[in-house]
Amino acid sequence: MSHAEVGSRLASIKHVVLVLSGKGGVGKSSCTVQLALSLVGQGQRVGVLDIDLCGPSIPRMLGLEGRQIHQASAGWVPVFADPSKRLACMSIGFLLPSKDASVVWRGPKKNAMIKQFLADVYWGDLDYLLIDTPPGTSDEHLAAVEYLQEWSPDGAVVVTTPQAVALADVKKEIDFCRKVGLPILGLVENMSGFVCPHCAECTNVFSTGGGEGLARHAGIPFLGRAPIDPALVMLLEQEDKTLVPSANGPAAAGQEQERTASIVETYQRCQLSKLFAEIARRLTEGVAQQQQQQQQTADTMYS
Ligand SMILES: Nc1ncnc2c1ncn2[C@@H]1O[C@H](COP(=O)(O)OP(=O)(O)OP(=O)(O)O)[C@@H](O)[C@H]1O
Ligand code: SF4
Repeated sequence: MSHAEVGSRLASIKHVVLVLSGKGGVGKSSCTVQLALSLVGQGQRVGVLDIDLCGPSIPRMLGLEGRQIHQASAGWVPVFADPSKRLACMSIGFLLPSKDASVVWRGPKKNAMIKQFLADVYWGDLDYLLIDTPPGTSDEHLAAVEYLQEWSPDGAVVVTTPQAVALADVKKEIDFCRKVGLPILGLVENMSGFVCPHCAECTNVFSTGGGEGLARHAGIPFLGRAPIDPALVMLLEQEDKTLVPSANGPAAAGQEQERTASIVETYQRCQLSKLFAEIARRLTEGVAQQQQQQQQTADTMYS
């Protein structure tokens, strides 16, 4: 399997964006899912590739746990998260015998799996492929960057929480991107305060603004901040993604709960979707701007 095979497989994908975080648990996977749902809500066709091989959480977050991938003549067919088939997903979670099975692999086996994901998945036409990575800078990051090299991914979105301990690690992530020549499309500050569902007062549990300050200091775009929202946790945890989560907890027995047709619509009923719609808009604008600049540079070189 060559780099050229990865390139030809990805030829029908307009943009590839990696989602990174310095620390675990800062909300990188949930930001990937929210970006994907927001982009689909804005009319884009999106794929999510989960390369967090030891801790795949995307299938659960998208309500796809227990689903199987099928082998077609064109390659592995991804699993679709919505009836309109605008949101496709591929994860090692679909290949494991059970949701509790662990992946105990060394680097070479992880590299081979990532290569296979990039070369063998038949995504069809996509506007965006979002790649959810493990925290830190590990074999998975290096493998993805290496195999995507010739195809040239658009860049990375870095997710952090506002407190100093997470920011220290995100600086390493920024340094990694610079070392491997991966453009940084922007930074998202997640868990930036907690908005009380009763009185709408915002408490800055982990302080706030640290991510924005770091982005300014590092000269990278700040895409926005999102507070802690219990409704998001409910949506990501509940099995049936068509039930509208209530900030006040699950409906009492006998009480009807509101339902939508798809996870994309359910997410749009969450408060956080308004902030992520803006974050997704800033990301797409940044990608378009970068593409324009690259085109201008190429035009100047060949004129
Ligand atoms: N803005 C938010 N509001 C409420 N809960 C959130 C928010 N962001 C993330 N969470 C919750 O925090 C937990 C960790 O999030 P997530 O799994 O996305 O982190 P992660 O950075 O991908 O972790 P890891 O890479 O270590 O698996 C999840 O239960 C998720 O639902
Ligand atoms: S701000 Fe705190 S005390 Fe006031 S209603 Fe909200 S949770 Fe309760």
